[in-house]
Amino acid sequence: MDKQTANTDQTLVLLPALKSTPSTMSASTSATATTSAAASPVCIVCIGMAGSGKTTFMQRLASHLHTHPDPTSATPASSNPPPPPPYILNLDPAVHHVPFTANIDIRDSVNYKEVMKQFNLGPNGGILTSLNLFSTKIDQVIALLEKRTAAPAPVPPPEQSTVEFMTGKGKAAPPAQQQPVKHILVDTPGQIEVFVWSASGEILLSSFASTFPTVIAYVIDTPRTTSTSTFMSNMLYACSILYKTKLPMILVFNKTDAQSADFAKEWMTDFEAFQAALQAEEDGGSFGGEGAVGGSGYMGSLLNSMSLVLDEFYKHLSVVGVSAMTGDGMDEFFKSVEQKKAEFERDYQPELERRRKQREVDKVANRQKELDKLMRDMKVGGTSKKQKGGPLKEDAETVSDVEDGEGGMDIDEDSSDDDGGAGAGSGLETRYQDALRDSRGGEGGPSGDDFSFARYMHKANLG
Ligand SMILES: Nc1nc2c(ncn2[C@@H]2O[C@H](COP(=O)(O)OP(=O)(O)OP(=O)(O)O)[C@@H](O)[C@H]2O)c(=O)[nH]1
Repeated sequence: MDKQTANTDQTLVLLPALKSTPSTMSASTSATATTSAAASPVCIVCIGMAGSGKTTFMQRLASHLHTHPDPTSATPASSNPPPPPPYILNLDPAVHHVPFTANIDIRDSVNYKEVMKQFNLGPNGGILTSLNLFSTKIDQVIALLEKRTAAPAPVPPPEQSTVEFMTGKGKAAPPAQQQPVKHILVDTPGQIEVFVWSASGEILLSSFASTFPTVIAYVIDTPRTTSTSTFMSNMLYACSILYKTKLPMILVFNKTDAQSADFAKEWMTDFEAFQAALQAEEDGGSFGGEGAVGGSGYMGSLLNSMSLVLDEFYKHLSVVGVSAMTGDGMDEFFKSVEQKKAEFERDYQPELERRRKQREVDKVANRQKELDKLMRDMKVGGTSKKQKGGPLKEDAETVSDVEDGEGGMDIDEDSSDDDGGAGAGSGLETRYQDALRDSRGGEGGPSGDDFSFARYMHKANLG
């Protein structure tokens, strides 16, 4: 077995936090598409190389959202009503200290050190396996998120007691309602490839994206990206993440307090500026030894061509310069988030919706297949009459099971005899299918999940 993907005995390493949570996935994920696009919150997933400042940036995002009712405005909250707090997820199992309070922390569910010990893994394998284990609980996480992002049900005013009525005092104030979350912030491990290229990373990201508009914030260490070659490496990395995740992306040039991001913005919009910088570096021998004019040759021309190729890629990105340390550029970042959210709803949502509908169609087709199978088993859907000594005993047992459940249904062997096998069979099948259709549309019908033959027979007035 591949050591890195070992995820067998989960109970050994999963801590109780998520184990005790009831499994509510099937209901929650099916509700996914019903989330109103306009009122939907946005999920911001922070991805970046180790040390780029993701965690500090997350902390800054959280504090900005706590103090700004409109995060796209630089004006802080006047305190009443307070802005809805963000919901924070930490998906880095190896981080020692998280400087913010995470609502869901992978470390509460998976013991990274224990994973490494039990599966005899190194640090990256440990992170990967921890993510694998955590991804098995994503249904519960999404259910929690859906609960926290849903608009609260209206609370009826409390009834006045007789004493309160007589004395005219003591009417309890209605309980303060929790505001629905508008921003979900996700911190990821600095080992980008472990998150972006692993199956679990894909599961986690697609679960978020199929539930909420999801945006990638690719955090870049600006002071370490000032040379054309490191800049290009970073852009290619961002490009690969964009294609892998297929989600809208914001390039966040962090640490602008130490190095302005203007050079990067210029390189991305003005090809000639990048060429000039490249030429200057080549002339300085950056690519081919001390003072070597023209450098080693291929590096310069490769970078040159790459910048032309990436021109198209740059057009699809939002670029912002921020300082997670000072809070500079946060309003600009949230404006970009709103733009990317709109882009998600316009370009990505229809595709997700199409896939959801396809799943629904497949589900109905499967159900129909099951129904046909059932009818064949009962010999009511086919053209053949019951054969003595055939599978009748088996059929009878099936019917008897149904009867047990529904308090005595008389499966109409008589009518089958009266009407002729095929006619009776198709009649029964039609009624059965009608009932199935009714129940899908009707309020009182059983859900698709608790599909039960007995109920439908009962609904079709066969009992
Ligand atoms: N000057 C400056 N330093 C920053 C800024 N943001 C983060 N840092 C510093 O960069 C270093 C790394 O920051 P982290 O937030 O831990 O980076 P990270 O990407 O989460 O790192 P990993 O957890 O290893 O993936 C720390 O020393 C931070 O203080 C910033 O805006 N300006």
